[in-house]
Amino acid sequence: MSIEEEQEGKAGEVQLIRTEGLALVLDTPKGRGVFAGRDIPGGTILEVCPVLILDPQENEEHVRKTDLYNYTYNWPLPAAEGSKTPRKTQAVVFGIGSLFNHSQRRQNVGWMRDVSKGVVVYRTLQDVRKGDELCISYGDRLTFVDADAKQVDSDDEDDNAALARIDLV
Ligand SMILES: C[S@@+](CC[C@H](N)C(=O)[O-])C[C@H]1O[C@@H](n2cnc3c(N)ncnc32)[C@H](O)[C@@H]1O
Repeated sequence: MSIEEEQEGKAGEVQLIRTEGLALVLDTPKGRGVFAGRDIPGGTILEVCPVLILDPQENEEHVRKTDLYNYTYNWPLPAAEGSKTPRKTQAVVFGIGSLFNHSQRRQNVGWMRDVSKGVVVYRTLQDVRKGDELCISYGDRLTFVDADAKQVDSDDEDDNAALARIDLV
């Protein structure tokens, strides 16, 4: 049985998967972070995480004012009765889904919402080596200073990148 079939499960059920060999490192420059404790092939499901979908008003009035907001994901809601405009709220993701840090250039984990089942599925985008941090992308509107940014400036800029920047001026 393939992992997709396994994940389907019976009607009214979601199979919860967590791959082995993940570690939570407590003191990275980004706070805690999820690391690979073994080599993990690309395409591996790391975890299927159930979510708690927040009431939009509760989210705006309460959660947005707390640190929990830094852990929530955008979540689509169906249009209200009599309207065609889809709505949005935030969802709390249980499990390691809430602990992946952001990396724009070293993103090695992709995530997919399954709205009908109320889960997010995390999968490696490429082969990952033991000791690598597992990172997703939060997009480009960050609410914190990206700890990778300094490192990118100093060690990742090659001649081509420098030339590209000069062209843009
Ligand atoms: C979903 S939490 C990730 C887990 C978090 N590191 C922890 O210890 O609970 C998101 C928070 O992690 C931190 N973070 C994630 N990616 C980061 C990055 N690239 N640079 C700096 N801080 C980051 C920020 O404080 C952000 O608000």
